[in-house]
Amino acid sequence: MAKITLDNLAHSYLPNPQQESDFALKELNHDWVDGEAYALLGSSGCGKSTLLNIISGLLIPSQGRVLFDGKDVTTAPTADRNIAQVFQFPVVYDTMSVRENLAFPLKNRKMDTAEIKRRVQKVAAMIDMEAQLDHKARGLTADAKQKISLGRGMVREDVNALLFDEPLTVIDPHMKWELRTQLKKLHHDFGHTMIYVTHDQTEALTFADKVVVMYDGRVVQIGTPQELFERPAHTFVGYFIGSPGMNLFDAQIDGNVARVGDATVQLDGSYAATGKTQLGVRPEFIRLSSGSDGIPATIRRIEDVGRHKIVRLDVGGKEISAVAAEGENIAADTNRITFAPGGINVYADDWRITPQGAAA
Ligand SMILES: Nc1ncnc2c1ncn2[C@@H]1O[C@H](COP(=O)(O)OP(=O)(O)OP(=O)(O)O)[C@@H](O)[C@H]1O
Repeated sequence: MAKITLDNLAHSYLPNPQQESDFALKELNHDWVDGEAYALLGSSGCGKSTLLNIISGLLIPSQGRVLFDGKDVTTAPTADRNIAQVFQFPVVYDTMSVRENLAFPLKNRKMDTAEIKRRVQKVAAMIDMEAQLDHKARGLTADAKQKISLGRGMVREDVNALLFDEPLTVIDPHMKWELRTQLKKLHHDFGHTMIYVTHDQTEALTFADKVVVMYDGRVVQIGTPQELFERPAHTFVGYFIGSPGMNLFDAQIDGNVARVGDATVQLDGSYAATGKTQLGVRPEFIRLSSGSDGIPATIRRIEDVGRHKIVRLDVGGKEISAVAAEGENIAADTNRITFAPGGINVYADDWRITPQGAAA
């Protein structure tokens, strides 16, 4: 296992990048702590695979260095990095049996036969393929083949890091949940440094200790699922994490007061905000009211999603979402919304800012 350091890292696919927008991966400094499980989360094209390929050695960055436990591996080939990788689509040897496929990375390293047997058996149980160990991979479903790929990724215990690039895309939904649980258990048992690329927030939030959110080639926040929920550092994080995502209200900020349209909102401190200023409030912190306090709002529709209701409202021509408890009575004369204490984040040009004198 290793600590992985990204030092001044950036990458452009262009031969002569001139400006920031030419970079698929914008400058990044980060330590992936030894033994932590990370999810790399973001929408399609935000640079996740570029970053993962730089860490694995499939791509040499146009700027900066990659260090494994302090050793510079920036230009080292993948084979010299001692990592295990699992890709979106299965990589298996069709003519080999499931057992031989799983044993392959261990045989390559000339491991003792009894130890190979033990590990193959253990991984086969994890991926629920003990009964098929002696079947040829050829003829198995894509789903089963991907489970073999995952098993091969997990079979070695001495790797510097385990890298997963959207590994559950071809797996059926029930098995997805099962495998994610197994991966988490594997991490718990062996303490590998794991980086798991996904565009699915559920996958990221259930798997990882820390989620690294990328947007437009930039890492916009690294945090625990709770931090991403409570204090999104960037409006994209607020929008991307949560279902529905965080609401944004254009606001004029003057010290500890925000004006949203004609309404006044009291803030938890005094903010020095410039540029495009907005309040971010998650649907869970929006309260419906029918009094004269708050921001004028009209209910458009109510969606019952089982455990709770999602109320869609019109606020100044924009759709806003609120979450109401399953049994909550939603008054027909609802004409305002207010914000629950502690539920407001303040943004200037899309980045979260803190009150003057407060810790971030
Ligand atoms: N080989 C390449 N040559 C040129 N541009 C590329 C290359 N690979 C990726 N890009 C561009 O770099 C940007 C980041 O792509 P990347 O594949 O890293 O994103 P991603 O977040 O992994 O997306 P996805 O989830 O769709 O795989 C995109 O704009 C993409 O078009």
